Order: sequence, then C-alpha cells, then structure tokens
Amino acid sequence: MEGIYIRALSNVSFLRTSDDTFRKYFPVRRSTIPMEEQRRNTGSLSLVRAKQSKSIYEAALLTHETSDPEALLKVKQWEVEMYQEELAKRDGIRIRRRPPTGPPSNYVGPFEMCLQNEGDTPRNILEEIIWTKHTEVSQLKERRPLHVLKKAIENTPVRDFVGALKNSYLRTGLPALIAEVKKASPSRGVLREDFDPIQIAQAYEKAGAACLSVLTDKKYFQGSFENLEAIRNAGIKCPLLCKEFIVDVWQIYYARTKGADAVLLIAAVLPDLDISYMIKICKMLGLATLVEVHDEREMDRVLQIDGIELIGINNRNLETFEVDTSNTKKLLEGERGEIIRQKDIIVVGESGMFTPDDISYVQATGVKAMEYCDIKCDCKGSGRISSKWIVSFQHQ
Ligand SMILES: O=C(O)c1ccccc1NCC(=O)[C@H](O)[C@H](O)COP(=O)(O)O
Repeated sequence: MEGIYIRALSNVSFLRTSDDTFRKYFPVRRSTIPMEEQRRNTGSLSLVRAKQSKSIYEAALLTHETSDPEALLKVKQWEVEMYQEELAKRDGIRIRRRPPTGPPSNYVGPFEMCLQNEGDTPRNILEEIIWTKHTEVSQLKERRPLHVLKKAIENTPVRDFVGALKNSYLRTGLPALIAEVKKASPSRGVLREDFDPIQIAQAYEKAGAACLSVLTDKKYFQGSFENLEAIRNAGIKCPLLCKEFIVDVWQIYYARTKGADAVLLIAAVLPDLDISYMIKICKMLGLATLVEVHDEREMDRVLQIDGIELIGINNRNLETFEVDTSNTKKLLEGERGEIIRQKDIIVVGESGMFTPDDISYVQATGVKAMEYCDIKCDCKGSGRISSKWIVSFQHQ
C-alpha cells in the first residue's frame, strides 16, 4: 500500500472516523499492540483516548514521508481540534463540537469493539446544530478560502452595533430592541410562511428597532447569508447581527463579507480561549460580539474574559425549550451584576419576552437591550409591527 503510515506506537492505533481529512493524508495501519496491553499501560479507555489524541499527530509528524505543505497544514488543523476538545472539557463545556467516533470502518483494529459509536447521538438540539455546522463549515471553507474572504472585505464599512444600542437606550429609557429576522426555529417551528426578509427588516426599522438580528442558519432556522446580504444592500440603516452558530474563525470573516456588523459567540459551545481569540479577530474586523450565556457558570467564565462589551442572557432551556425570564434576574444578582456595571457591559435579554410586563421585568434586573422576534410582523400595509407594545415602544 502506498502513502504515509502511522507506525504502531504503544499508544497509537485509532483514528476518528469523522476525520476524513486526516485519513486522506495519513492512511492507518493497525496497531500491533493488543488491547489488553494498552489498557494496562494507561489504566482506562478514556485515558487511552486522551493520550492518542496528541500522539497520533506526533506520530504522524515523526513518521510521515511527505513534504506536502497542505498535508502538514491539515495535520496541524487536526491537532488544534483535538486540543479544542481538551480545552472545552476544562471549561466545563458539555456541547461536543463533533460526534465522538470509533475507528474507520475499513480498519480492523483492537479499538473498534469498545469505542465505536460511543455517544454518537447529540445530547440536545444545540449539540445537534453544532455537529451539523462543523460539517457545513468544513465544506464551505474549501470553496471560499480565507484569503479570498480577506480580500473581499478590504475597505468595506461596518456600523456601530454597540453604539446603536447605547443611543437607543439613552434616548428611550427602554431596552434597545434587537429585532430578529427569523423564519423558523426548532422551538417555535415555522413562524411565517410568506417570509420576506427585506420587508420584515424595513418594518422593524420603522417600528424603532435599534439593530436587527438576522438568522443565517439554513437547516434549523430556514435563514441564509443571502438574507443577510440582501438586507444589508436594501438601504437598512440598523446595524446587523449575524445570528449564526460560530465554531470557526472563518465564519466571522464570512459574516463580515455578507454585511454583518456583529456576530454571536455562544459560551455553551466555545471555550474561553476561543472566545478571547474570536473577540480579538472581531475587533480587528470592526465587528461587535454578543457573547451568549445560559447559566451562572457560563456567566462567570465570560466575566473574566477581556474585551466583552455585550452579554446576552438566554432564558431558554435548550434541553426542554422552556423559557424562564427569572434566569436573567438570577444571573444579574449580586456580585455578577456589580462586575457588569463596573465593566460597562450591556446585557441583552434573549428569549421569552413577549409582553410589556416581560420587558419591565427584565429591565428591572439591569437589561439594557433585548432580542425580539414578532411572529405577526405585519409589513404589508402600514409598515408597522402588529404587537401593540412594540408600536408603543416606537412612540416612547
Ligand atoms: O429558539 C430555538 O429554538 C433555539 C434552539 C436551539 C438553539 C438556539 C435557539 N434559539 C436561538 C435564539 O437565540 C432565539 O432565536 C432567540 O433567543 C429568540 O428566541 P424567541 O424570542 O423565544 O423566539
């Protein structure tokens, strides 16, 4: 057999099936070390796995017979992904970036019996979305490399997302509205069949929205980057948040090429190191970041990261889809609220705010902006949004 081989090292014998890239460049020969011996050396299967992560790459570099820079870059990427998993564990992140998989199907090795299919079902909807996103992004990246995106955004302007929220809050004394352009969601199904993103965006702007949030995920929210781009090119003045599930810096550049002024970073998905790094990239590109948290643990992690300007508190439990606005209150009480005030961070309320009472409730907890999607957004006639409280919001 031709190609590059990973030789049988004591702790190298298995590759994740999902990692097609790695296998493409490094076809694997089976380990000659019996399973029992590996168990004895390492003490447990998870340890076996952890040790393998690093050493497969090291072995690859030690034993490869190529000078192909592309192959080496792919190995490097693979290594970064493995470290991401370790970092995520350290930060207490339960969402896995991709399914844990067993050995390749054509590989007859000692590991297949015990590691294959271990936990290959997503634990919740967010994990499922992230797994899908991981595959989508790997394919998109191949078609539009980063250097092409960088070229496309040279000298293109961005709008001040944070400034727009602050101004609106100061002007109205009410939480600034980030109005969602969203056709569907896993929790609410299809919100509007005759969905016209530009008309909806215009209606929101007329009704007094400070910023817009445009869903770009296709599979779960029926959104698209085309919608984002179309809204940007339709003369809308409100700054735009690209509402996407970001797992890779490439997506940030892509969002910027499509007209985003801000992006969402989800703490339940991204380790602290990724969040810090992505915030820096965003600053460099002129983009704002909305960092979303669900619970105290995520809030505490995010509060020790430098450069955070906006924190979104999501009141939706992604396991049950239930919303509970008291989550916002809980996360803003005591010392956490104090740190947020000291750092002048704007808190954005997300999910579960449907009535004026909901707004008053979250505002009293310290929220200065909120995300809202009006399912009955009536933009055919008056260009006003049907929910009475939003219309009254416009006239405050
Ligand atoms: O809303 C969902 O069903 C959902 C499921 C999985 C991941 C994220 C999800 N929502 C993303 C959002 O941020 C919501 O669009 C946003 O919180 C507004 O929610 P709502 O006003 O309750 O529609």
